[in-house]
Amino acid sequence: MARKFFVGGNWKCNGTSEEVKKIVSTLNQAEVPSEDVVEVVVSPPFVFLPLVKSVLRSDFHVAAQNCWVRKGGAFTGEVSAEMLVNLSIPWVILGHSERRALLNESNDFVGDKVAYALSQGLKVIACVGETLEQRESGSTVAVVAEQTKAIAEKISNWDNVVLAYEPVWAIGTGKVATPAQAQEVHAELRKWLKDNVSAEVAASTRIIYGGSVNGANCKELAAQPDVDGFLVGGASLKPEFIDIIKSATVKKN
Ligand SMILES: O=C(CO)COP(=O)(O)O
Repeated sequence: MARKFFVGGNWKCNGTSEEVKKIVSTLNQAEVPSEDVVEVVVSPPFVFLPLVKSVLRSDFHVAAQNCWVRKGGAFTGEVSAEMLVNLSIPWVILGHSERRALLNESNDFVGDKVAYALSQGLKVIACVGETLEQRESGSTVAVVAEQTKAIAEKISNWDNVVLAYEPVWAIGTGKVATPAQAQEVHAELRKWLKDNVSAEVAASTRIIYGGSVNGANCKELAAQPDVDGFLVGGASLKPEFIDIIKSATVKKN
């Protein structure tokens, strides 16, 4: 199965309703490759999800940035997978390194979240990635494999999963992974899926790169054979997000 290029915009904890409307208006006017070529998903903060969903062009989709690990109930401050489904929010980002690091989300907890979200019918962008210290000590592949394993152990169907490789040292730092660095880890992740899940899942699962992607560096990254798209932070709030979406056409050449 061909892997359709995927571009996600993670807006993180940014924006006012005015700014959100402006970003959406820019996206709505953009000429981008068709849905057959690229799948575009933007992820505003929870409170703006209904607004964005109601005004966003219909060929782009929305994602939440998190959801609760199990069925909703007495969990103050949380948003459940059921609520996202109820509002027809199709996607959720889980396991982002900011949540792993700042909110102590463990590999196990992320695995449980991914499994529960999928069980409710959500599609999941599951994030993995090593810190600078881990990279420098040579444990990058072991770290991302362990993070992926914690997810793989709890799910039986990868159809609705996009795996995002986001090296922590590249997030928000302007220090993008080189195309070779990204390709190397993406290939290792695909091999891990082949050896530990199945050849079919390895061939069909999209592995996207995140960490200081911008309009200038996206094409070279997109040209790597195992880079199936991007999860974009800072640049997804700017018009250059459109250039990143357009980098999908690199795969067609
Ligand atoms: O964390 C990211 C996307 O989830 C990447 O953030 P930046 O693109 O701002 O580095």
